[in-house]
Amino acid sequence: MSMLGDAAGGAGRYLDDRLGLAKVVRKNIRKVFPDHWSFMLGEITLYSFIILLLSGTFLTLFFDPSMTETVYNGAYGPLRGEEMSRAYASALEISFEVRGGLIMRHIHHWAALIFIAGMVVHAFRTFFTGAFRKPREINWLLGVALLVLGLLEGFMGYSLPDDLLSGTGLRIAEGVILSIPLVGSYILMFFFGGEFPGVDLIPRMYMVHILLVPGLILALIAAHVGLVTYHKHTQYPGAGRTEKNVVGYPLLPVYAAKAGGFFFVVFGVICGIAALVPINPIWQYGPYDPSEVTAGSQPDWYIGFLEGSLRLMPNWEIEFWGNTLSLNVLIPSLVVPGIMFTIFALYPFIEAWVTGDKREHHILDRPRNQPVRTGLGVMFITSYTILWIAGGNDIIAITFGLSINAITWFMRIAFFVLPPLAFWVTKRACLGLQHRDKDKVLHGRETGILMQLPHGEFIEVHEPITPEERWRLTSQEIQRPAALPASADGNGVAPRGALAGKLRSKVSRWYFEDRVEPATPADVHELESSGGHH
Ligand code: HEM
Ligand code: HEM
Repeated sequence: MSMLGDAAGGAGRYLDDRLGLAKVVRKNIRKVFPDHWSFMLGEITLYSFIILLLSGTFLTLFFDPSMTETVYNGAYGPLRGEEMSRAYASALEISFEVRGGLIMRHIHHWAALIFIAGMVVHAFRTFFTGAFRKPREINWLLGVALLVLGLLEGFMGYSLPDDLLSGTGLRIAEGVILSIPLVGSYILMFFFGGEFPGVDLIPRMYMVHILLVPGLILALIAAHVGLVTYHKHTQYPGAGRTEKNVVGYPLLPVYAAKAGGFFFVVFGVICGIAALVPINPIWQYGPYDPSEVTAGSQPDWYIGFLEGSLRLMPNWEIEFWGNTLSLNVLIPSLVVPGIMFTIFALYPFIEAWVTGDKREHHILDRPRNQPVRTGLGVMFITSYTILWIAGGNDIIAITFGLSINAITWFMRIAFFVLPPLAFWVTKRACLGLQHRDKDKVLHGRETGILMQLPHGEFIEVHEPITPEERWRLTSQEIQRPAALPASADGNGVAPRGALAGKLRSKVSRWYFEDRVEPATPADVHELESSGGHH
């Protein structure tokens, strides 16, 4: 044992003399991380990416990204004798002839779906808790870049096997590129190396899918998680937690063991799903042929909102100077998502401007204490969900025997009506929850036990809450609307930026006007000294 220890110590010294790692390791090994289930979402995303790297590397050993025509003569009987690309034939080989190939395709595809789902839910965790506030705005932007790259990477992966479904997706991508005014057709020629579909696109996308984008994602994840360590993780409000400390467990041994174990849990769950639930059975779709399309074809879930946006758009086209401006494609597939992503990316900066808050925040908000932010988040999710459901309007029409036109019109109206309604309902719900919190602090928890007093009156027994809970419920800071700037100085001249100041004060009033004043320690004290009665 001691020989082993000596050897380990010797190896450690050898490496330290050459790499100088001891200082870095010593500094970080005891770093404390707070604990909460919602912090596992970032981890799930990270681990599914590692699984994508591992399973993707396996697939590269057998996948042939070539558009060379071949006549299929493999193990899958129904397609024997069909003409197809080498890419499609090799994806069939992976599925039917390579040992463990099919489950690897399933693992890769399921990990991709979970990677993006994990990322989206994680992004909303950071949004609803205000984790994007100073100093983490840049990390939020790195996150948005990761999300965009993830969507692109998933779409390209889906397109690689050159089956009928992947070709249908590429056909839509072609339409989207062509709708870009003036330069669309040049960009298309540049990407596709000529007319659609051509023979260059799949090999080009392959290099981007296995090398360029994963490399970028890896680098961004390193920076993203590096920044989490540098800023230290945020924590939920609770007794003993302040803006200046972090309450939790040290990296070693607790977090290393937890995270390591959790990686295998995520890996195990993905393998379990991949073994039980088949996904993307490309042999059923057949090889891509530009003249065909399967009924009910659907993209992977994360592309569904773009599909829905396209399906909802009225058929508007403008002719000008002999050119056609395809607003019916340009608006739903580039303008609408462009606006949605820009607002999403810039939100931390917009909120900081509205609140005028320049302080650092390491304690998270409870979503109910920020009714407008929470409402805006739910509004965003509602718009996204409507587009997403609209992407399956044909499936809904067939399943429920409805008219596809009626569904489309319903969704068009819903896209404008439901999001503001969702905002309003969420804001009211948040204010209701704030009321309940205040009530809990002042009168304790309702027990549901009714008691009759000697003089006949019925009361409900309230149980006092613990001091820890009271701390949690009263520790949020109260934000007030920004004051209106002075409209003119002594000489009647409006100061610079007065208009922006006015706008800011208006928006900030809208942000913070409706609120429930939380119980103050003075209220609690008063209540205690009066024996619990008002
Ligand atoms: C490949 C994708 C991503 C990976 C692997 C990743 C990983 C992580 C991990 C492991 C953490 C620390 C644990 C946690 O709070 O969950 C974290 C924190 C964070 N992430 Fe991500 N993330 C990704 C994408 C995103 C996206 C899309 C956003 C937002 C648009 C985002 C914003 C943040 C922020 C603001 C924090 C700091 C949270 C805090 O300290 O409370 N991340 N990320
Ligand atoms: C964020 C990372 C990634 C995502 C979201 C992703 C997504 C996908 C998807 C959805 C497919 C279609 C799978 C199917 O046929 O059912 C695919 C195919 C493929 N991916 Fe990835 N992938 C990622 C990273 C990688 C990496 C790092 C590699 C290689 C090192 C790789 C190699 C491949 C190969 C060779 C195929 C074609 C094989 C096939 O379709 O059967 N991928 N990818």
